Amino acid sequence: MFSLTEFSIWRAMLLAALLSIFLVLSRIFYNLYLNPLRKFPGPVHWAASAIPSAVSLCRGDLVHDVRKLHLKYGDIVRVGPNSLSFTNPDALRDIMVHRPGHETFQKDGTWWDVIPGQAESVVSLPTGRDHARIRRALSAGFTEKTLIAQESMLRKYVDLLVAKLKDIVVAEGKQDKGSIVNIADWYNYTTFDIIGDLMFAESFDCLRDSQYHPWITVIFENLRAIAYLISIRLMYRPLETMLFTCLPAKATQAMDDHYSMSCKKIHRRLGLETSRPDIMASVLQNGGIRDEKATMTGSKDRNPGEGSMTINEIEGSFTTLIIAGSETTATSLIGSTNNLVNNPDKLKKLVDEIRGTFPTEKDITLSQLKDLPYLNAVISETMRLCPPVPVGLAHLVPKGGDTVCGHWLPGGTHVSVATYALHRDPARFYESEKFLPERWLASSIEDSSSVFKDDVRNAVQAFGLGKRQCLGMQLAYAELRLILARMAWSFDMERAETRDGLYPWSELRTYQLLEKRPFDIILREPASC
Ligand code: HEM
Repeated sequence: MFSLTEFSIWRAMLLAALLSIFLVLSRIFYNLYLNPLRKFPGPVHWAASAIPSAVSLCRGDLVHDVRKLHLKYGDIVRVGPNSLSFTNPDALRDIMVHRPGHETFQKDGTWWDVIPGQAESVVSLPTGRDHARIRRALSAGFTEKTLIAQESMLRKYVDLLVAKLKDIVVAEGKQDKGSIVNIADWYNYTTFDIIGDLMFAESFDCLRDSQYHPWITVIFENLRAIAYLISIRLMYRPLETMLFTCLPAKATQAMDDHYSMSCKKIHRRLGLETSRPDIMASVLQNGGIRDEKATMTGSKDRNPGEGSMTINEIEGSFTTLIIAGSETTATSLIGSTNNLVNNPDKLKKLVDEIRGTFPTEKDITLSQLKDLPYLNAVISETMRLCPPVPVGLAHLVPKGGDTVCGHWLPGGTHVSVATYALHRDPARFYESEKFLPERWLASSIEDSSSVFKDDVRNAVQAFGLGKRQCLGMQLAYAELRLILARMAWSFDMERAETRDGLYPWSELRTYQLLEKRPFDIILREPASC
């Protein structure tokens, strides 16, 4: 027999369950039939709730799913109750570049807000005075002049990469057959070592030890963990703090470990007396470290120490930059090598250009690489087909509403340009799935009868645009040019017929960034070396 109290509890629980079901159903009804975004095309279940996009992100499929939706529904797709995805290049300017008379579209906190327990960074801060101050503090680390000063450091790591790979090729003694090398690892070692040196004055020594630093494994876990966090935010932001504690322990541990290891290195670097031209030096010379309270107390007090950063901001920004500055460049290197070994005619053109320009390896300099047409075309085509940040960079329509591609949208609408889908859009690029560096050559651009005449090249913006454009773009280009040129000069490369010799880009999992897997290629020393 139920007592009266038990009966009341059951009744209250039943009522709560019915109420929840009613609220969820009425939300779905609103999303489908009353929401101002209802006129935009897209799958019904994606419009009804954020769960499909959150699940797709957790599975690492979001980029590919959104592309399929654009191919089916066109340039604008409703990918969530309050979210639109665009593949019209005009949306790039409307969303990411400041339009006179319009308010700034802020980055969408669902994707970019700081991870609980960590500090704000150059990537997470909203566009405004604090963000501009931090950008200024960091920017001296990325100027043309600094890059020239950093060239010898970059060369040191690329020399080591080439030497290590040559050791493998020679040690295996299979000059005819060549040696099979997992080049994905080697590219990752190189870009992590470089970023370690540039940020902390200490390499991770991956190249030296021919293996990943344990921290890097943590970083890979961290990427997936961030995707889970974003999924929670996509579904129901108010539950973020509560659900964050329910994430698998491995995931939250990865975030904590990455942050605390990074902070330790930051403080070690801050304690060094050195005149090296690295990113920390840029911060220290641009006003030094700012009193924590200067940012914490209201906007009136924010001017003192203009151009400097607080310790918290340094910790937040440098922690983010380890990933932003290494994973991305490694992805581009894998993408270009993958495309080259699968298109031997293009690889030959690159090799001919590099070996024809530089009599010896030592002659290869950044200033000359900048002007090599085919090398730069290979890099541009890689940025198009394999953008290292393939997800749409989500922003919010400002309060009061605004237009995107001529459509008026209510304030708070989540809007993004689907980078991967736009870059491969058959309506915007000739043979959009094919690796054709020729589309970037001056001869194709100037020739009005070229098959590439209708290509919308300025739709390729792998580094973003406007006030948030990638700060490390020139550094990334320098690394890419130097590493690709040295690989083409030093080795004959070929596709490996192994399981990991295939690297189907359209099947790779993507969270905010691409999840890498092993990638085998065959390396041989060229006959003339
Ligand atoms: C191929 C390599 C790279 C690609 C494709 C890339 C791409 C991007 C993209 C798409 C953004 C976001 C832009 C936005 O929010 O609108 C970004 C931001 C950023 N990247 Fe890169 N990146 C690369 C390499 C690097 C490197 C090597 C560094 C530095 C070591 C770096 C530092 C940054 C910073 C500091 C930001 C934040 C800018 C801001 O919000 O003001 N990136 N990058």
